[in-house]
Amino acid sequence: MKILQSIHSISYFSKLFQGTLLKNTKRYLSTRTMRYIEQEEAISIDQELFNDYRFSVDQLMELAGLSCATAIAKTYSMEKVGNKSILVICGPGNNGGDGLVCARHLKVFGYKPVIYYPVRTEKQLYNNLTTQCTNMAVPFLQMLPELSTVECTFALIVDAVFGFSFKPPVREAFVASIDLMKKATVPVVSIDLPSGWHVDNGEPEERSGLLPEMLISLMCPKRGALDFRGIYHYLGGRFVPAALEEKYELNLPEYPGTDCCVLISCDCEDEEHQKEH
Ligand SMILES: NC(=O)C1=CN([C@@H]2O[C@H](COP(=O)(O)OP(=O)(O)OC[C@H]3O[C@@H](n4cnc5c(N)ncnc54)[C@H](O)[C@@H]3O)[C@@H](O)[C@H]2O)[C@H](O)CC1
Ligand SMILES: [K+]
Repeated sequence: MKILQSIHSISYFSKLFQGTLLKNTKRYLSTRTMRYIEQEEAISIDQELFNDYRFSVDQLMELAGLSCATAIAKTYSMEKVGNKSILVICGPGNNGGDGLVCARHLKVFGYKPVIYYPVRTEKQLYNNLTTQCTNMAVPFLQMLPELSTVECTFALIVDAVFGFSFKPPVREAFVASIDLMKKATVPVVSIDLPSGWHVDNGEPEERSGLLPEMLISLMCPKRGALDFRGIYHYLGGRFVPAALEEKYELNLPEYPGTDCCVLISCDCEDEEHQKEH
């Protein structure tokens, strides 16, 4: 009983101290205590960026998607990926939009992205992004590939299904995509949050959630990301104005030089990866 209680308090304190506590082999590469924000705060920062700062969605999405492609390229070199393709699964909202932008940049970097985008939202922004991908020879799959095809064709899956506006439970149209990512043995890279996780409470209770190897938090990590148990946790979306960072007490880590992403924790022995990024 006592052991159980101490396990509970360790986990309680590890959540309390967030990024500052050293857990297992995980190395927190930033000395600042970053804040993991709640869904409501994420939505409210987003609104300030659009309404007060007059950013357009296209602008922020471009920066977000570029930072995702960059973090992926830093972690999974062309050498590691070899001749295989990268499957990008896109959802109906802006998280899906980030996936489309990320796929386009991966193509520019020399990778072979392939997109599965089952539910398309009729908006000029998404139409433009899909046209750009089509014209840049990034193929769209009509059907979700079988697990066996995924295992032999793809080196990675990019999870761009849901981000900070997700409300459980997952609706029918996306169940198969999320199941595929759960079952696949190829690494999954989640954009902003693992899809299907509660934005504030993280991995579903029954621990049947998606377990990505890499997570790229955008703007700042969301509370649910405290449950992330994969290897690489990056921060991207370097567009938060200093005044907003201060107002929401985000305590973002320093980005190296002009980089658009930063590795905030790494649960690996790969000293070189940690030093380089
Ligand atoms: N300021 C920023 O950090 C920016 C982040 N970006 C990315 O945008 C997403 C948030 O985008 P949003 O469109 O608000 O929401 P989502 O993509 O998470 O999803 C909305 C979409 O999903 C549908 N939906 C919600 N719950 C369910 C469910 N249970 N089942 C099925 N479908 C569901 C909903 O109806 C909508 O259609 C953020 O995470 C970042 O990735 C921007 O790119 C730039 C600014
Ligand atoms: K996601």
